[in-house]
Amino acid sequence: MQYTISAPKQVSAYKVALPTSKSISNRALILNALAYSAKPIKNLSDSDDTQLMLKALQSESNVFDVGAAGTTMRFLTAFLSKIVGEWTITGSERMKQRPIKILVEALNKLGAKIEYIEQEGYPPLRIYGSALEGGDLELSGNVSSQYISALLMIGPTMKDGLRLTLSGEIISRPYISLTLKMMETFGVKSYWKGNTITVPEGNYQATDFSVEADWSAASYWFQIAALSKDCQLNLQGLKRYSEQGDAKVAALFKQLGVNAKFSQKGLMLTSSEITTNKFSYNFIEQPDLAQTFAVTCCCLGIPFKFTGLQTLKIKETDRINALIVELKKMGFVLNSNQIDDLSWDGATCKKDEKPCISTYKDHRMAMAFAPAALIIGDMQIDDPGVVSKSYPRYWDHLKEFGFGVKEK
Ligand SMILES: O=C(O)C1=C[C@@H](OP(=O)(O)O)[C@@H](O)[C@H](O)C1
Ligand SMILES: C=C(OP(=O)(O)O)C(=O)O
Repeated sequence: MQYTISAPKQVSAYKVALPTSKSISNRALILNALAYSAKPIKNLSDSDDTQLMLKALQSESNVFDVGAAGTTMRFLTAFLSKIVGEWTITGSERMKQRPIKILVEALNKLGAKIEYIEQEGYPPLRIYGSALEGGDLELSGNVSSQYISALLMIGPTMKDGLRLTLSGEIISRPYISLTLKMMETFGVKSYWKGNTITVPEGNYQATDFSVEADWSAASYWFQIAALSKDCQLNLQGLKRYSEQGDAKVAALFKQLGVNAKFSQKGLMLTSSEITTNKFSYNFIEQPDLAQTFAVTCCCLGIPFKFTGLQTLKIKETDRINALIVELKKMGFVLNSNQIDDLSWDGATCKKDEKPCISTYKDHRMAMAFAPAALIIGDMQIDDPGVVSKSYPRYWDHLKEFGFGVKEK
């Protein structure tokens, strides 16, 4: 299926009921389960990734299919490792290409027994769960922070707690801080000094917990504000001093002509002056924002140089490649070392008459490209249903704002 997206005839004011964060929801569900709490988590995300986590935790089966949900795969692997029983965890074809060896080896060192069912280093996994000893562990911090978060959350349940020493460059650091903060909310305080995180043995406490709105989802509305100039958006449910690393989007979009101001009513976005003629940023702490900024900068005609993209190749798709191929359809020629950077020096090529953007089973490809209709005119988005991974109501919201969103 494809949607044809057309720009709104008239840009107006719109109040956006943002989805809540899947990252926070999935941590809250694991911590709630580890606290043996009967209190439901409030404002859980309606995303596929969270619904899959919820389903797995409520399931009577010992076989779990987590689809394309990275956090669900990684957090559940650690969670199941410490529960006595035999468990099988699998996922989508793409999930079977997303590495998990670092986490599996770490859990095996802590006393778990995890085997690969198909390809070594990748899901699906067979987990023979047992009480884990814990103790000292060294772990690479430069592949996915989700391995670290997964281990930290089960840390207090181990006999000796956990002392994790991270090696290499630490990527996606705010997601680790978010995990530690949420663990503290559930009653266990940890200590992060230098490259070592110490989690004492302890018990999580049942807590009333409500999930805040998703700053990554908000990024698409910053993009819409940047590309549509005079619109007024009111984003609902965001926390001003959020632990979400993607809250950085507000400061970054200031350079691209979006003014963001918190009021009693929500986060108000209005247009302001663009203050840069070249956008340079290291996305090591906000990998999920890279697509939003690549599309926005091209549409605004602002050359860019992004670094810190080394994790993009192992996400829902190879996002570096996907951006290069799809932006070319819109007439923009990008460059990359195919490792960790992406740049645009302003080079253009002939644009497809009505570009049809492939989304590679990646929600962020669909969500970051659709706003481009404001600048390039009618375009198509292939497989638009992918947005349900994090923001199921995305298309409804675009329609309410005024975009044309029609089945081809
Ligand atoms: O812990 C989390 O909730 C996440 C961590 C990040 O992944 P990596 O640590 O693999 O970069 C991010 O890209 C993902 O969307 C969610
Ligand atoms: C990378 C993402 O998700 P995950 O790794 O949890 O599948 C994402 O939502 O952009």
